[in-house]
Amino acid sequence: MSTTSSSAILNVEHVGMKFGGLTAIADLHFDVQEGEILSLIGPNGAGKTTAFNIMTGFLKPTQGRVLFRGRDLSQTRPNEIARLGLARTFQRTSVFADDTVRDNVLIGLHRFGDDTRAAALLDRLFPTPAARRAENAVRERADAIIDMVGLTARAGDKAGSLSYGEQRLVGFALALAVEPKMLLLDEPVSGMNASETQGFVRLIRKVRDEGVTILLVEHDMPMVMEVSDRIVCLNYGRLIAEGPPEAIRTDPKVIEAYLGKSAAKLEQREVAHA
Ligand SMILES: Nc1ncnc2c1ncn2[C@@H]1O[C@H](COP(=O)(O)OP(=O)(O)OP(=O)(O)O)[C@@H](O)[C@H]1O
Repeated sequence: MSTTSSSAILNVEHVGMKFGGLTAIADLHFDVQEGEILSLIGPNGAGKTTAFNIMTGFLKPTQGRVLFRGRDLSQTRPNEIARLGLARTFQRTSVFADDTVRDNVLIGLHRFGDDTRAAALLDRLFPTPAARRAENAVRERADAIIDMVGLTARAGDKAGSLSYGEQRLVGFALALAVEPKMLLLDEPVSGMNASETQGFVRLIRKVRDEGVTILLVEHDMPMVMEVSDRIVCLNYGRLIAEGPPEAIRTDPKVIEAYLGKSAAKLEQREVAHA
């Protein structure tokens, strides 16, 4: 059993990861509190992607463990992890380009209801009034998710015809379809333009206000500083700083390790605008 605080939804407990002789992560230890937006940052090669993959159960750590709502992820199969309420997005969009946005989300919703797939097929072949009601409920849910991510006007369009930023929103909608308690986002705004990024910041906040805990790995520093409640900074696989954006922004270890000149520029810009 975990001995950590009861408001933590995810516990990263002394996690280490070695690839042969290379230590990608060393003794990483932090909690994610329920309902917060936490960002994981660090320079290239700091170990963010490795940590992300361990926190989603895609990689088994060579040391330590990750608990999601008290369950050890290395002992839990990926589909079970999704059912426990932990969902992730991928850097590359994984939409079905020839299907409409709505069909992509419907596929996601039906896939999540996997154990009823055989019954669902029979229901579609021989629809009873109850089956029709159930299918309508799924369609309503799909439309609600599409509305949440702001793609209602594109719901009937082929996903492949959407802009890159909009396709990423479809990927986000697919993650929401599993009704997660926690969402891990892998560089969610990479490739988005400034207004898409602002829209995404509002969306993440809205989803969090619905009770979903958010963890993101992201290189876009202004976005990270704006959206995060708390930031964890890695360097050479080790946690070097942890705290609210204002503390991270001015932390000498972070500035030295990662932000460097761009942080100094950021500070200067803010002073200039003050
Ligand atoms: N499968 C692997 N086999 C061997 N070494 C790996 C593997 N995955 C990652 N590494 C190494 O582990 C270290 C951490 O890499 P990781 O990709 O986690 O960093 P990152 O912070 O995500 O970097 P970036 O910001 O460039 O994506 C790097 O030195 C990397 O080369």
